[in-house]
Amino acid sequence: MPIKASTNINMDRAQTTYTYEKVEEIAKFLLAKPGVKPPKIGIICGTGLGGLADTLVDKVDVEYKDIPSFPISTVKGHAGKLVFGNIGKTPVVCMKGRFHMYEGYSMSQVTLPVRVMKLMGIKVLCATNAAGNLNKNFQVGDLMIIKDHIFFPALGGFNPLVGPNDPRFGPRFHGLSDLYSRELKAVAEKVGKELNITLREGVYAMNAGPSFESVAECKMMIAVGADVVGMSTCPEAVVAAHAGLKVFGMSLLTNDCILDYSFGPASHHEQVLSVGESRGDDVKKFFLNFIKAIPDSTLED
Ligand SMILES: O=P(O)(O)O[C@H]1O[C@H](CO)[C@@H](O)[C@H]1O
Ligand code: HPA
Repeated sequence: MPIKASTNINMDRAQTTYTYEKVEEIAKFLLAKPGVKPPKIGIICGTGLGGLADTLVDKVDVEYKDIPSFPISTVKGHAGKLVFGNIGKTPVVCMKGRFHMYEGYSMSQVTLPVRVMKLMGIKVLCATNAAGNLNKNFQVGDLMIIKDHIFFPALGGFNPLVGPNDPRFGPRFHGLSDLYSRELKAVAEKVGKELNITLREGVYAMNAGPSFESVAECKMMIAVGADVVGMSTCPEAVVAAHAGLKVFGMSLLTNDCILDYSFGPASHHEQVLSVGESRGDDVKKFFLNFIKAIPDSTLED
C-alpha cells in the first residue's frame, strides 16, 4: 500500500501534540484560579533551584498534576508545580520543576509550559539550570549568564519547532542569532556588580541525557566552543524566542565535567542537588534584584 505523505511525518519529533486552542484553554484555566494575576515574567527553576519560587509574595501554587494535559515532574529536585506571585511589583510565574527529553517527554511536552506562559501574558522568560563545567577558568559554584547555546538534539532533528507550524505561535523560519537577549544580559551584568556576585558568561551545550557525557564528548564540546553542558534549557529558549519572548538564561555550575580517563565512572546528580542547595541563596538574591531591575518598557507589549 502506498504511504501517504501525511503519515510519513515522524510524530515523535513533530510539534503537533498541542494545538493553539489547547494551549489557550490551559492558559485560561490557570488565569481563572483565585489569586492568579497575569504574569509578566516566567521563571524556569533548574534542578535544585526551586527555592527561588518560595520567595514570591502572595503565592498561589498549582500542582502540575492538577493542570489539564500537563506533564508531571519525574526528576529528584523538580517539585512539579507552578507558583504564581510577585517579585516587587511584577507578577511572575515560576515553574518549580521543568520537563526533560530524557524523561521520555516529546519536545512538545517539554516546551508546552513556555507556550502556556506566553498565552498567559509573559514578555520575558528566565531559564535557569544546573550544568557541568567544561571551562578551565570557571569553577563549581559559579553562576554563568548564557550568551548562546549549542542545541545538539536540534542539530540532529529534535528541534521543538519541527512539524506543521501554526503562525499564531510564531513564524515558520526563525533566526537565533539574538536568542539570548543582549538587553537582559546587560541588566544582569549591572545587577551582578551591584551585589558583588561574580557572573561568568558562556555557551551552554545541551546533551539530551540522561547519561552524563563521556570524556571524548566533553572534549568535543570544548572544541566546538561550549563552556558548560546540561540536559535542558535549549528547547524552552527556542520556543520562547519563536513566540517573541525575550530570553534570559543562567547556569549554576554544579560539577566539573570529567576530562580525564583516570577518574572512575561519575554520576553527578547528588552533587548537582547539593551545590544547588549551597548556592541557592545567591541565585535567589540575584533573581530578586534582577527582576526588579528589568525596565517596565521591556515588559510592555
Ligand atoms: O537542566 P536542569 O533541569 O537544571 O538539570 C540538570 O541536572 C540534571 C542532572 O543532574 C539534568 O536534568 C540536567 O539537565
Ligand atoms: N552534564 C550534563 N548535565 C548536567 C551536568 C553535567 O555534567 N551537571 C548538571 N547537569
